[in-house]
Amino acid sequence: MSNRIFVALDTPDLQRAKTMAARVRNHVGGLKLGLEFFAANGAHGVREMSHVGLPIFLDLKLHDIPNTVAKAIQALSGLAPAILTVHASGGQAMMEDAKAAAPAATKVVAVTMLTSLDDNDLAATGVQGRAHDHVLRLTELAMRSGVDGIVCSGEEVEAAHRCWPAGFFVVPGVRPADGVTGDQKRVVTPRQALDRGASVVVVGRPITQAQDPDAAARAIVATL
Ligand SMILES: O=c1ccn([C@@H]2O[C@H](COP(=O)(O)O)[C@@H](O)[C@H]2O)c(=O)[nH]1
Repeated sequence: MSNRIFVALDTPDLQRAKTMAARVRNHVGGLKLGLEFFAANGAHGVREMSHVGLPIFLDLKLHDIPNTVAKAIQALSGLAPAILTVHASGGQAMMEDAKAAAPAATKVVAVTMLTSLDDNDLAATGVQGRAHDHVLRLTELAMRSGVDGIVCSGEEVEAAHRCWPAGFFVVPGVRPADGVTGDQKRVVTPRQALDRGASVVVVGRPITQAQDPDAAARAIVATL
């Protein structure tokens, strides 16, 4: 994949997602569809977006008992997403069953610790220690379970890549140098994420909320 930016089309509005995809399709390498889009448009919406002709990243962050996650992935398999997410904190058995249930061409990647959380948020959930260490623990668990890679922030991707050289690393929570961070707490620039070992970076609002989304996407590509 020459362009390693996936644009996050976080909207419930299928027509808006199609229009945005058409505007930026020449400046990004794939489309990320998440919970907001899927809750509103379901499998039909994903099929519609696949007509754009770019790889689809289905970011549903599945997290349940192994049997339920595996059955959900089987139900989604007709959509043949290029990338599908589960939560690493669902445990090794859940990740093993998720990978076994997914089509061979789908990369199953495990979310370690959401980029909207920091050390304090982690402590509030009862987990002692730094986000960095928590991400690395979950990276090792994901590697042992046989999934294809992980989702982490640009602050951990270099260390995660060192511990799993063959892994596939998705980095969201990226912002251009002058970008608004909003609810994201562990943030780097797209360039930093790729330099540190990201396989793909996810960019949502810096493109989709820009006055001129194609110019915003082009400007990000120019920094890479
Ligand atoms: O840890 C995570 C996992 C997933 N995401 C998703 O990425 C995009 C980021 O959108 P921005 O507008 O660029 O902040 C969004 O769809 C999240 O659900 C994440 O941010 N962090």
